[in-house]
Amino acid sequence: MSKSMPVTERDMLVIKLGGSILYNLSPQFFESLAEMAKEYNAVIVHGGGPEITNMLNRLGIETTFINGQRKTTEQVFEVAEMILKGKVNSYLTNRLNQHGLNAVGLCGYDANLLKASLIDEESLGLVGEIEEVKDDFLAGMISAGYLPVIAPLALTEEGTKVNINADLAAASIAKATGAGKLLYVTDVPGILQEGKMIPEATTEEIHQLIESGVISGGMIPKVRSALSVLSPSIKEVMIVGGQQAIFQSGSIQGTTIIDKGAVAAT
Ligand SMILES: Nc1ncnc2c1ncn2[C@@H]1O[C@H](COP(=O)(O)OP(=O)(O)O)[C@@H](O)[C@H]1O
Ligand SMILES: CC(=O)N[C@@H](CCC(=O)OP(=O)(O)O)C(=O)O
Repeated sequence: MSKSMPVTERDMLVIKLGGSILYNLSPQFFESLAEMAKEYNAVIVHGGGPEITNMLNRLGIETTFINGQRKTTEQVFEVAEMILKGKVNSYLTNRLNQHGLNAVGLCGYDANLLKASLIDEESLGLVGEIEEVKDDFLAGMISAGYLPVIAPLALTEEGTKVNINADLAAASIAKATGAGKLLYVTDVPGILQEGKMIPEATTEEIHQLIESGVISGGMIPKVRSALSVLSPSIKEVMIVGGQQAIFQSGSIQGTTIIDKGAVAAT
């Protein structure tokens, strides 16, 4: 076990755990996360989309997606809140704490952490995009030794509760907290081409991989939000796998998406 680096000297890291992997995260993943938490100030944002769909199906409630966003009626919101805040967030917090991570479960309403605006109520219903993150609250929790674990639910200025796509929530939180890195943890070890993991891809290469159909389905919104967040401050977004150790010999394992322009500008 390596020694911890002082909190004030660590880089900020936002980790998004996808619904595809939440219930299949391996013990090696948690152990490597605990190692990584000694070198970075981490914040976790989680999804839970498949679990929400599952419960909606069980209840006989129709669910549709428009450009990767779930159309969220009041009835759908009720289920999304129950699954994200009630089930997934508490499951994950408990598992993280079993590995000594000092996790605290939160959603965007807690301490007014995430302020959002409705994207398009007519077509999407109660779906928001994040406008403001109370980053000083997160910084306070981290410096007190806690690992914030955030469900992607937020409040509008008027106090309406909204559902947020977790990939986009993680990107907004990474921007607001000045994170140097953003990790998307999913059910594949990285971006795959002909069955092999690509260790690094530039923004141009990502566009080509989408055009050629190598990147498809759920990977598209993930790499799109990766591209939208790359900047001189967030130089790396990584796609990593939750079935394995993601931190080995001091480096993070997976596909790194880099913006050559942003790196050169610093
Ligand atoms: N080139 C690719 N490399 C890896 N995964 C890909 C690729 N293209 C499409 N995918 C799909 O993307 C999925 C991950 O996205 P998604 O299921 O939305 O994850 P999450 O729930 O973790 O956000 C993978 O399981 C895989 O089926
Ligand atoms: C607006 C919207 O689409 N919200 C998502 C929130 C959960 C999520 O994003 O989960 P994954 O990361 O597992 O896909 C949803 O309702 O499914």
